[in-house]
Amino acid sequence: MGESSICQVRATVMMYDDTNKRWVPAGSDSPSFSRVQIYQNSAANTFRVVGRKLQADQQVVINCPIIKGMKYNQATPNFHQWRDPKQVWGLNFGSKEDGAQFAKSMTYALECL
Ligand SMILES: CC(=O)N[C@@H](Cc1ccccc1Cl)C(=O)N1CC[C@@H]2C=C[C@H]3CC[C@@H](C(=O)N4CC[C@@H]5C=C[C@H]6CC[C@@H](C(=O)O)N6C(=O)[C@H]54)N3C(=O)[C@H]21
Repeated sequence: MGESSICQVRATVMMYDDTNKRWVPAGSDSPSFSRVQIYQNSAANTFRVVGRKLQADQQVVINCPIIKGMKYNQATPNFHQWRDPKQVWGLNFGSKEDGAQFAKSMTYALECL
């Protein structure tokens, strides 16, 4: 049994550049929307966040495991963020509804781990 997607939203994926103290779009320099999904591998009880640019190239801009005990911060209804060992990720959602849906699935994943 492979992985299945438990949610799919539209968001601009960002990373915090600690050196220059600013948010930068993940992938290329143009902030643009990606399709962001949470995949669940039931057999292994693991989850990850995968985001691909909506543009033709479908560049993968985030492929980040969801770590047990991770703190998920809903800074605003449209902007949520979390830390992984190396960096801070931010999702700027296309709508508050997308934000709410993603937060619901992320919370579910964190409860399963
Ligand atoms: C203890 C801890 O790690 N704390 C973290 C948060 C956290 C807490 C608990 C668990 C995990 C995490 Cl991650 C932390 O404080 N960090 C993480 C890095 C982030 C950087 C900058 C400052 C600037 C102010 C704030 C910010 O980012 N904020 C405000 C809403 C605002 C909304 C949209 C995004 C969109 C791009 C940028 C913008 O508007 O141009 N932007 C914003 O400007 C967005 N902040 C933060 O938020 C900072």
